[in-house]
Amino acid sequence: MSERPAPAVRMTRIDKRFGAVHANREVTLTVPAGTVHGVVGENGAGKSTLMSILYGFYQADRGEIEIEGKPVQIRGSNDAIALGIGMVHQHFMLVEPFTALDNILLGAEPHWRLPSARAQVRTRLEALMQGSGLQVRLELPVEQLPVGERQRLEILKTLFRGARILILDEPTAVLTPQETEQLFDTLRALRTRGTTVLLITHKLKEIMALCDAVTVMRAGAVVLDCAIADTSVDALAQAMVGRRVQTGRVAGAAQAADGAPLLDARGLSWRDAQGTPRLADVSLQLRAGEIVGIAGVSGNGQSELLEVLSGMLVPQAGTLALGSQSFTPQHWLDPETAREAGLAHVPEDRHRRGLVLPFAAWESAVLGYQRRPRYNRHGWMRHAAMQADTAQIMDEYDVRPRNARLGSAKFSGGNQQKLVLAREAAPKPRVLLVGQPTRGVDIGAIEFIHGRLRAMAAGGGAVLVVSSELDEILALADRVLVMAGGRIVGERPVALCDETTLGRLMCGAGDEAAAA
Ligand SMILES: Nc1ncnc2c1ncn2[C@@H]1O[C@H](COP(=O)(O)OP(=O)(O)OP(=O)(O)O)[C@@H](O)[C@H]1O
Repeated sequence: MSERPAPAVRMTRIDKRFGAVHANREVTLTVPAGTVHGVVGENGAGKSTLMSILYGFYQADRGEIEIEGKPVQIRGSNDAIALGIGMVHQHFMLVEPFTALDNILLGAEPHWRLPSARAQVRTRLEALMQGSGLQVRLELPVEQLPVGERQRLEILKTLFRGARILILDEPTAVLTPQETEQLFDTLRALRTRGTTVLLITHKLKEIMALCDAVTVMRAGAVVLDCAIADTSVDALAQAMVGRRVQTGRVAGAAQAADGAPLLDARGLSWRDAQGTPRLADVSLQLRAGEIVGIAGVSGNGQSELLEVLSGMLVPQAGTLALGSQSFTPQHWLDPETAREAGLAHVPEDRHRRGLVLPFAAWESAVLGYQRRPRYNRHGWMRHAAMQADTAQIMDEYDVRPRNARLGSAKFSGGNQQKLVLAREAAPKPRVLLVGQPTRGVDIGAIEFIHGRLRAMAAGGGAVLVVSSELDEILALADRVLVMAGGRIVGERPVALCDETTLGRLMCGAGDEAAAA
């Protein structure tokens, strides 16, 4: 009788604490070689911690790890790489001004960095790209590569270093639907060649489409471990959150857009420093009581639109009316004026724009509001009031752990998102602009955040949501605008939208319904 091959990864009774937080509780995980294994769980459930232990970034307090049948000690990423483990983090670890090729060579064995070895390296990389579908333009600086290509570069880098076990932490959070499909094809090709993939994601449909098996974590512990054939999206959601979760649109008619206009933008145009038009003649109205969704492949002007409307960028042309105030490019609003006029903004990049990572949570939680009389008396900051309010919004928005003094960087991604949303939504603005409201957020928290946005509209506010997730737009919006090439190329009530039509518009196909 032939022996069963050893699993690629076996983690046994892994335990890890960060101070009072018990991030991993006796976690056991077995992943057969040549399979794709999903790891899911609520924000803060301990998924990234577990994978960081496997990659040597953290040391477990207790527990054992076996790689391909051999007990190992992984004391750092060099140990992990030597064992054939590669990791692609949620936030890429690339040096942006360097070329893709130099990024691959950075930190690689010295002989690969010799000028004479470059040609050899290129030949090896070409072969790897061919075999895996990971096409990357090696001579371009990383800052010129779109997000999907940067991610391919990160994967290519791990394969170049001999990774047989690949850990991907929320790889599709920043990808367009097309890029996601491409990534999945690559992962399937790698699996066929014997690579083992560990995939952390909040998108349960992706788990069902790609994985062979899945482990569900809750509060640091494993609550379910099963083959994909034996589960469903609903069963996974329930295991993650411990209750049934509403995943689609909440029943009820979309709001008719007949409230008073709260925001009226006309003919907005903005060119970047190189003179490239990023927004071209964009007009839109937000009425009291409605949620307007902007669909589009990212990079088509959606981010610039949010930044212009929130006063972070000044357009070269156009006007904006916000309640009774009007703005022109000569006198554009700034973020502080915007807040005073009742407009709040949840930026899409929580690390660069939403939080100051080295700040404590309570400092991040008052950013932009620190000059309010409640927080500032005669120039003295009132830390006690700031901390008390932060504790309250953390409670209300279920930000975990409830520790206002913890550094902003030490919260899990989804909890950071809830903190930024809480800060902007708590003062009850009349207009809320939200970029990627639930990026990296778990399914229970998505339900909660969507509920908050709906309540805001139902209370007479207006919400503008930019999301690269069509599911999210269709679940939330009353009216949908589609952006392509810096313009609004289509508009319709959500009842007349489906993924195919929106997808066509997003790719720049004309709006047949509007033309008819
Ligand atoms: N360096 C750290 N210091 C203190 N606490 C930490 C640290 N890293 C993680 N934690 C805490 O450990 C817990 C697990 O976090 P982890 O990042 O593993 O969760 P996750 O399941 O990956 O969440 P998400 O889906 O939001 O990314 C959280 O409560 C988090 O705040």
